[in-house]
Amino acid sequence: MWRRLTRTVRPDLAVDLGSARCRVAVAGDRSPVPRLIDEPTVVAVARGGRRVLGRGAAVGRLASQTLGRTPAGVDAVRPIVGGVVADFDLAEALMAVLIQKARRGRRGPRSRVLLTVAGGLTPVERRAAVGVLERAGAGSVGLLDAARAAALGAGLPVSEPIASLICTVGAATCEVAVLSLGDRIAGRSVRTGGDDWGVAVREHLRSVHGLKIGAETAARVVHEVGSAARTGDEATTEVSGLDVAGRVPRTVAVTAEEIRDALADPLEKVVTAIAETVEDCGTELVADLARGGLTLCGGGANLRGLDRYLTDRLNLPVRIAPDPGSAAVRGAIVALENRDVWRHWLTPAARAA
Ligand SMILES: Nc1ncnc2c1ncn2[C@@H]1O[C@H](COP(=O)(O)OP(=O)(O)OP(=O)(O)O)[C@@H](O)[C@H]1O
Repeated sequence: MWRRLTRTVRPDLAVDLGSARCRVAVAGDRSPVPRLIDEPTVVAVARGGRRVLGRGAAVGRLASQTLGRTPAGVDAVRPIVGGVVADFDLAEALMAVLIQKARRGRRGPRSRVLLTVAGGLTPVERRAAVGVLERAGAGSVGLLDAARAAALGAGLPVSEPIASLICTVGAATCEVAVLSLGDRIAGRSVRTGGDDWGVAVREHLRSVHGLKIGAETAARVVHEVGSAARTGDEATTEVSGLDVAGRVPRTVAVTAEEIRDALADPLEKVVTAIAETVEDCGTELVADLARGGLTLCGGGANLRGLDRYLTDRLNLPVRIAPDPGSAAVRGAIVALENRDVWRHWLTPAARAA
């Protein structure tokens, strides 16, 4: 009774502060799936200034409507770049709104927060992310490795004496881990993901079609016709941009096949990270991995044909976790709600510095 009351007044929160999307989930919500706030990591500010529009409310989904075609007087800013806090104040403004949304506007004691973090972040980068949450209204902040969180969220049998292989592909970070008996046996953290796919598409359009396009348009092309392996749906899409030579607007048609070729180089980094992680495991564990295969998480797992491509390249069965983008934050909720079981995976923020 007392515990339930505390949870209502001061719900524990899980946070995934990503470059593309920010996710906040609420622990102990009594619903079968945790309540989830999932919004773009974008803040709209007055052009040339630091004032967040809408009296501080123009963040996330609201702010993303201005991305790529910002009306006069508005700048849409991404406060997390490459998986790292790039603008401390604007990241704080965004998180303050999302934390309040998750708490349904309740005032009162601050929530404890469990933050998922990429393995490759430096102590200074971790400290910055924790600082953002503290200034945005979090109480104590704990940290959980993103790959472990995703494995819990994907429901992998990480406590059992078999090896589980997980890979999360986000916008800027790719995390790979082999977990067994509640421990991390091997892993890699590489700075690559959907952002690199957008860069590859922009370079392709510039060099092959002589067309300059923006980051938002490139991301749209990846979502609409991007693929890692041939799928049944070989669509074509029209892309508008600026003609490099004539400096006039121009529209070209691009095919799924040429975009697939453009994505080959950045995808190679994902393959290498997984292959090196598997190589680090002993032969007994590799036998487990061959049977259990690879589980893919992160928004990048939605790239068409990525499961088939990785199966072909790594000779492993590959499955995509349900709702792959939110696997890490859902896993952090599992860890929060079973703190006694997962205590050894949680790091107090003070120790992370
Ligand atoms: N259908 C799709 N096809 C290709 N890419 C996709 C698709 N859906 C989402 N993505 C990509 O997934 C990425 C977002 O994934 P996710 O939300 O896991 O990232 P993030 O947590 O913000 O990033 P990070 O943790 O790396 O900073 C974006 O780069 C987005 O373009």
